[in-house]
Amino acid sequence: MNPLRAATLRSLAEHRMAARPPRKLANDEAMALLHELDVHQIELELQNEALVAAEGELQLAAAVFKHTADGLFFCDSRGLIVDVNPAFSRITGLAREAVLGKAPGSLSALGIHKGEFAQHLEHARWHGHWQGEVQGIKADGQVHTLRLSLAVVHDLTGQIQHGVGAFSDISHLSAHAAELDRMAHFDDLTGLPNRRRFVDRLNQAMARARRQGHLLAVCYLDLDGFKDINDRFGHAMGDLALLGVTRHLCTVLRAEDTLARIGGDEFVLLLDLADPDDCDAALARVMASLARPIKLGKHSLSVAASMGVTLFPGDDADADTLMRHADQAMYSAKEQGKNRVLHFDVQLARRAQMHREQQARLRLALVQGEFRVHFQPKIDLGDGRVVGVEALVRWQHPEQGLLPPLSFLANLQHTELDHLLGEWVLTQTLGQIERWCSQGLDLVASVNISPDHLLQPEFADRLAALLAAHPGVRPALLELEILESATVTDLNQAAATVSRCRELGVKVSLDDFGTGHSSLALLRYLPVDGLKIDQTFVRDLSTDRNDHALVNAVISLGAAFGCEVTAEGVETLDDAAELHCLGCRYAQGFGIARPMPVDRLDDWLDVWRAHPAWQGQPG
Ligand SMILES: Nc1nc2c(ncn2[C@@H]2O[C@H](COP(=O)(O)OP(=O)(O)OP(=O)(O)O)[C@@H](O)[C@H]2O)c(=O)[nH]1
Repeated sequence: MNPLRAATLRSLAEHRMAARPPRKLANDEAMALLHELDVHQIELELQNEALVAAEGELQLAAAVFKHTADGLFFCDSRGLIVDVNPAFSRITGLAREAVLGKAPGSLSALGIHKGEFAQHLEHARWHGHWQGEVQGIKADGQVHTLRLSLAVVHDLTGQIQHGVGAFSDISHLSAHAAELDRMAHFDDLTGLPNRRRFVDRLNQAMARARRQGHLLAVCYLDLDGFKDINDRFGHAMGDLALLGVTRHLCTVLRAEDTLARIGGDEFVLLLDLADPDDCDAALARVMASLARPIKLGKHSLSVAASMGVTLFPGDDADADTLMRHADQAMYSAKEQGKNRVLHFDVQLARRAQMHREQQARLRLALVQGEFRVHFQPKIDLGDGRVVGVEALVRWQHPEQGLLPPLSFLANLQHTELDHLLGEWVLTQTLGQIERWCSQGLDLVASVNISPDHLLQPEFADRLAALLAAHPGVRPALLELEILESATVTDLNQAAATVSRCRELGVKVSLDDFGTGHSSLALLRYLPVDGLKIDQTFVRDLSTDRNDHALVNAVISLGAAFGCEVTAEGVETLDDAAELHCLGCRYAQGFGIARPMPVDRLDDWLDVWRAHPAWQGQPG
């Protein structure tokens, strides 16, 4: 017995002795001897109790060793197996005798990859234990997955005393995990990768293509008229047709390409093209593979598809966006008649994106009150009297300053924002007319209305509501100018709306007359009150005979149709005199006044009245 244990035993025995009733002997020496004998006897009792307890523990450990479901193996200090439990043999199929004295790392049942086992063992040496999954081959040749723990026991000097391994078979769990993985990444019917898997592959391919300078074609493919196939032959046959399509598409794939099914009759293809010149030929091969007939029982079926393609890195977007772009191109292919390939137009998309951004900015400008209305006076050429103003919208841009309409109106064409801005200008103008009226100023204010806005079915109703909201305004003080150079797509609708507006008492005139394709048709169909001669004809009136003739003709047309004629872009007194001679009654232009904010108009009116040269042109 080692001295430490002997001392412990002695102190335990002394402790137990102290609890006993004291013995009395006259002789001290005899007393001491008797005490020693008692202590010794107690020590023997204690040792006996410890032995009984240890035996119980050993029996328990042996029972656990024998009956546990986990496989166990014990190694000596050299790492050789000294014992295994029955579960070891049950799981691995290896008899106890066959493995005694062997290194566990040499057993294929505990790991297919021998090097890996050595690494796990090394880890256990340093950290005391290792735990993880290993794949092994059982004695019957079956592959199984084990959850394995390795532990190393050191003695007091740090030397390895023995090693212990425990494992359980989790093959059923990993098979389940593999099945879940398959369901998450592959399409049930065709076994092709699904969208998620495709996006993973696309991301990897994009990184590779960047490194290698390759081109990637992302193709979105939707079968044409597939619903008909289902309807004619039934859903099961439809499934077979999808399998047939998959088979045919697979024939044109190379190892680096990917085909995925991402919806009912929708497939995506990823083609890796080392040489960009191969692209068209590769796409043609895809379409040709689809054209091959598919056998469905006694039927032979041919399918067609519409395909949209985008090319990376020309289309330098992320994987999801690339797929969306290819999808958009596929939709265009459908719209253009199906059974064709269309490429996504990166430039066009960028312009569309810019257009959307500018529209969003303009919408914000409207919400934030960044638009302004300026007014350009219009005079009667007979007496120089100011008879009205044209309301012209400006954008007070926070960074770029005051912007003219040409710089932003094009972005509004055919959008709801165009109608909203048009209505805003109408409201502002009506408010201003109301203020002028209250000051005793009778000015007709004209507002430009885009044909698109005019053709809104509710235009006249909205105008009536606006007029009702400004009861101080005589409707005749409001004039709508319809831009003649823009296309009026529905003349009947336009004529009906113009008539209703005039019934409300509002005037209507045609702006930029003569610049559109259908000036005469408009004049014929639309019951308007006035014509405005476009400034491009007026500008060279004195030098260009053709322009002179045209202006003359428009003035005559106006007279014939009972319309008041206004000349725009009048810059000089001579032009004003000439226009008046030709019978044009009204004029506006820089020669008279530039458009101005309303607070400058009062001053201008004072100055204008003091300007005798324009007061009365020769008639
Ligand atoms: N057999 C079968 N049909 C499916 C499956 N999934 C979706 N579909 C059907 O496939 C059709 C796809 O719809 P669409 O692409 O709009 O039909 P389409 O006739 O091809 O129309 P276009 O694409 O405009 O030519 C629908 O009728 C779906 O019911 C499937 O797994 N098996």
